[in-house]
Amino acid sequence: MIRITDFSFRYREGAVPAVSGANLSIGRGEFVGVTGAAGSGKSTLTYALNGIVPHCYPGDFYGSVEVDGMDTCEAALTDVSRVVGSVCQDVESQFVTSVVEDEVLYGLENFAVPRGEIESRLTRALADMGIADLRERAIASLSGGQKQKVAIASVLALRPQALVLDEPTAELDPASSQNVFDLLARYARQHGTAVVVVEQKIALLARYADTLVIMEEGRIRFADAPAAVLAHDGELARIGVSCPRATALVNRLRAAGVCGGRTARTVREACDVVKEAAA
Ligand SMILES: Nc1ncnc2c1ncn2[C@@H]1O[C@H](COP(=O)(O)OP(=O)(O)OP(=O)(O)O)[C@@H](O)[C@H]1O
Repeated sequence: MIRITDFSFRYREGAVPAVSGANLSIGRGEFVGVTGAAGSGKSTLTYALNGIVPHCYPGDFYGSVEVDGMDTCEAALTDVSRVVGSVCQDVESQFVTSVVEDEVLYGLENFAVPRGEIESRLTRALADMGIADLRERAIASLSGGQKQKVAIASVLALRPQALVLDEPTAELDPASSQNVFDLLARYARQHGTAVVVVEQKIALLARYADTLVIMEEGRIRFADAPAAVLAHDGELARIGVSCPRATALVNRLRAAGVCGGRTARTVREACDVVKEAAA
């Protein structure tokens, strides 16, 4: 579905490449979390997926990035945006209307979706994000989590093959963050859409992502199942990525020979590992 091959990019004003030698394959329905220290190249990697790099930021682009067979560097940005939906970090800046249903309709009309499909797509996208009841609400009256879901629904109504989100929970409390991830993970599974999320909250990524990508100084340092990546907590700490506390605790117990080989991604998994060790 998504194939990143030997991708490197240096911004025109950049002294060094923002991303170097990245290789990654993402399947349909796969939920991928990308994290890493500030400036490690997370956003640049996602910009290559939605074509912002190199179409909006010129620079030296090497390798290739393909989504659903489309080369995002070669194709026109409008064609890429039909295949890759994007939700930026500041959703307020993404809104172009003031009412929820108008916001979803705006994208559908802009993409010239046939009239007969518009109502069903609108209803479905709102239902998929659990906000059918907000249809007639003014966007300004919504909470941060609700606004985030409106922004995501507006993009999902366009039925992209892949969805890219930059820190969708940055402004949200823990319960709303978890709710947004729940909805995204379910959507990816049900619709076969590849979902790529840049996120600082590693505990959320560990719980929901199929694949966890760790960036270090422009390079993909790890790309594997969360448990496999989190087993390297010492290396992660060195590159500025903190493991969830439950993971760090179990890794320490394992290093001390107290429990066996399994890595815990969540508090519940940590409890299971400790119970097994005590049994
Ligand atoms: N428009 C630009 N022009 C020049 N250099 C840039 C530009 N945008 C980003 N960079 C540089 O590219 C590198 C990677 O930046 P990028 O934003 O991709 O990293 P990031 O991991 O997403 O960072 P953050 O977590 O701070 O958003 C950084 O060194 C950054 O300074």
